[in-house]
Amino acid sequence: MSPPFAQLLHWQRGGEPITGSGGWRFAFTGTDRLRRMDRVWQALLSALPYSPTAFVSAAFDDTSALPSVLRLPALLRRDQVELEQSVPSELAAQLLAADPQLRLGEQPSMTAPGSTPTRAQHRLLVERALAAIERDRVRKVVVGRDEFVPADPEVCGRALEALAAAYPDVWTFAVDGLLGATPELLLARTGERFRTRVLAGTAREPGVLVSDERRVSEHRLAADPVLTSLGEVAVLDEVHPEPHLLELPNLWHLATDIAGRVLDPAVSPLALVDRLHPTPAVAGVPQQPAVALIEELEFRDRGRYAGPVGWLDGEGNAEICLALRCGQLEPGGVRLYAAGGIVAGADPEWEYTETEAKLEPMLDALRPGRSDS
Ligand SMILES: C=C(O[C@@H]1C=C(C(=O)O)C=C[C@H]1O)C(=O)O
Repeated sequence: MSPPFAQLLHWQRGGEPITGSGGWRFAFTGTDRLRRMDRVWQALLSALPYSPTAFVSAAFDDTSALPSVLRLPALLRRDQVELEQSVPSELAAQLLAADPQLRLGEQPSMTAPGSTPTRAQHRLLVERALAAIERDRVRKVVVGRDEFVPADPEVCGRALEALAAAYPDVWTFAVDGLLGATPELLLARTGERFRTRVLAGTAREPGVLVSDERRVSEHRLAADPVLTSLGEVAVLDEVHPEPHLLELPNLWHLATDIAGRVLDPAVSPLALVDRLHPTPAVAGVPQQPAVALIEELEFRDRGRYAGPVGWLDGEGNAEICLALRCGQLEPGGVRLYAAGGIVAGADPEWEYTETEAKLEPMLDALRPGRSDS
């Protein structure tokens, strides 16, 4: 029998997916959730007699009421090989004793409290973001909205297949009921080498992007802090000074690719993720005031939307993206999220249409044929 959709683990870019089911769920909340997750992961790596693969999905915000999860599936399928993974109960007990806040095994609570903004309310939210920029509180802030789509778990299963087929060049995922197809890579790590991609600047047409000074400078605002932060712990390959255009089936983005080698190989993938998150592409600049403004302006806890999502293995490899173009399974349906970066001069009406475009892949996958009606 297949596992309930909410527990399914799935990661795919083109080709064969990595999938998992059952097993252990370590749940974390709070400011140091990624560091504590890394401690648990390192403890598992040193104690387990095999090289495990785990899935991660972390909350966007330090204050999120919804948990971040590290999932070690009992049944893992990767590279067409099926593996059984287990955690001895004494080891699980030791991990729990070492971190009194750690929760084990609980199905995460799925419903983020808050209300869903209308088009007019979203417009107001963007205007308030612009007012905060005007007062120099932030230079850029990424604000968004949610939309609820009724759907049953069977529809979600088919949606996952539809996303993987329609978006083979991006990362299709399902981790503990968060499902989507994201184009934004936060960290791919193979040994000492890593890669990341910053996306910021969005349009339906490529021409609009390259010629728009505002969007290009918004992109630099997002890419520069990532370069600085990684430059402190890594030797970076040369980065092209101009962003390139990334074409998705329904949108174009400005993109900067960054690659390098960590100076200290002991710096773990989750430590790098913790260093980068939340990036200016999903939070803003400067980081802390932007996050505070998001908490103030948005209508709902983001939960794991715009948080890191991906997998890690015992060889030190990882592929972790930002959970965008996705939705959270809730009772009776899926709550979709989308946001956009606001800088001075942004047009509130366009910002709403940008969120509509970003919601499109999930809406199409959950309601096939919706555009024909
Ligand atoms: C926040 C989202 O997308 C991010 C914001 C972008 C922008 O502001 O142009 C572009 C890509 C992503 O980094 C989202 O898809 O919800």
